[in-house]
Amino acid sequence: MTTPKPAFANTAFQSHLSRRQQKKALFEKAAREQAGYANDTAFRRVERQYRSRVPPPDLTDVLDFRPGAPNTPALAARIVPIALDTEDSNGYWAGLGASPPTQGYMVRSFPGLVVIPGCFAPDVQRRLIKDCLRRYAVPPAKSNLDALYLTPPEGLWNRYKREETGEAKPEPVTRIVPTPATEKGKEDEPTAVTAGDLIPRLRWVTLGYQYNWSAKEYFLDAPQPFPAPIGQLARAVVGSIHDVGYVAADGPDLISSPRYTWLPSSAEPADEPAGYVHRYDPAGYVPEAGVINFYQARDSLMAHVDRSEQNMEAPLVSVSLGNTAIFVIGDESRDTPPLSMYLRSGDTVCMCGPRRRALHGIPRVLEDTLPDYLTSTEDVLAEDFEWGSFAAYMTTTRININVRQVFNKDRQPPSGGIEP
Ligand SMILES: O=C(O)CCC(=O)C(=O)O
Ligand SMILES: [Fe+2]
Repeated sequence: MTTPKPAFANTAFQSHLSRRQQKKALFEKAAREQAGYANDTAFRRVERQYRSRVPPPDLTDVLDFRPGAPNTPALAARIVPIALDTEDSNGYWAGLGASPPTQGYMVRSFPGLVVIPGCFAPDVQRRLIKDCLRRYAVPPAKSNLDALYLTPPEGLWNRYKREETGEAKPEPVTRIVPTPATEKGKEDEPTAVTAGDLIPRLRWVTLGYQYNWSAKEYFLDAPQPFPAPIGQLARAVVGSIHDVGYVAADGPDLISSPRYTWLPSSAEPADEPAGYVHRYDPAGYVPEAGVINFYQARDSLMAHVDRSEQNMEAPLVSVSLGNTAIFVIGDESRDTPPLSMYLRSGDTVCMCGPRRRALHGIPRVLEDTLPDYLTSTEDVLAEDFEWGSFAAYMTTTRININVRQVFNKDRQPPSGGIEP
C-alpha cells in the first residue's frame, strides 16, 4: 500500500518565486505529468483519477448499488439484480446469528462479479471488527508489523487494551530491525512505540495458509487453523450465490433455474456474451486462506490479480467493514477500462469465474464515511458497551476480510491440514 502525494505539492507555494513563475512552474509540471501519463493503461488512468487529492476525483462513474442511487444511465443499464439462495440449507447463516441476504447484483460486461450490498447487519459487522482486532490479528497469524517488531504474543489490540485499563504495565514494543535513522548512524527511534502506537500501522494479517508476499506463494508446510467463524461466513456467502445468473431471453439455452434473472435480449450489447451463470458447487468449497486488510484513510491497494491459489475456480469472497472504499475491477488486461464501485460497510464482493482472474484494487478509501452504527453514539453503546474503543479506531479505518480456497477439491492439502 502506498500513500499518494498531493498533486503539485512543493510547487505552488515556493515563496521565492513570483506569481508568474509559480504559474509557469505549475503549468510545466502539469505538462510533464501529462507527457509521463500518456502511456498509462486504462486501468492506471482510472486508479490515478481516484487517487487524486487535488483536484478531488469526479465520482460520477462510480457504480452505486443502493436503491435509488444516482447512477449514470450507462452504469444503471449494466446492473442485473439477482435473487440469492436464501435456503441456508447447511445452517451457516443461522450459525453466524444472521439471516441470509436476499438481494445480490451482477454487472453486465463483468461476468462472474457478484455483489451483495449490506450482506451483514450492523451487529454482525461490529462482531467481525472486534474479532479481527482481538482474535485474528494475534500471533501466530502473521502481520506486516512482524518484519519490524516483536509484536506481543497476545496481539497488539489486547495488549493495548490491557495497558490502557492499567491491567498491564505499559511497555514498549521491541523493534527488531534498526530504524532508517539508526542505520545512517544518526539517531535512535526517538520514543519507544507502544502497542497502541502500532495499531494504526497494522496493514494486513494472514489467516490459514500463511502467505509469502515477496515470493508470491503460500507457505504450505505450517498452515494455521483457519478461524472457524470466518470460514463459516465464507461458506454462508458461497451458499447464497449458488447457481445465480442472468440469461438473455434469446440467448443460448442455459440450464434453467428459478433464480435466473431474465433480461430482454435488446438489453445486451451485441458484442457481449448473452448471459452468465455462476456454477461452483458449495459442497466442494473449502475456505483455506484469508487476508485481513486494514486501511487507514490515505492507503490504497494497487491493481493486482490474486493468482497464487492452485484453485482459481472457487469464488473469492471479500467483505468490507468501516469506511467506504472505491473498488476497481477489470479483466486480465490493464488496457480494458475497469468498472469502479462503492464498497460500504457490510458489503460483500464475490469474484467468480472469469472475474477470479481479473485485475482489481482499492485506489481510495473515502474519509468520514463511517456509518452511524459503527460510531460511539449512545444508542450503539447501549447495545454494545465495549464498542467505544473500536469506534475510535474505526473512525479512520476500513477493514477488508477476503477468503480463498487454495486447493482443488481432489487435492489433499499437505500434512497438518486445516480445520474444516
Ligand atoms: O480491500 C479490498 O476490498 C480488496 C483486497 C484485495 O483485493 C486483496 O487483499 O487481495
Ligand atoms: Fe485481491
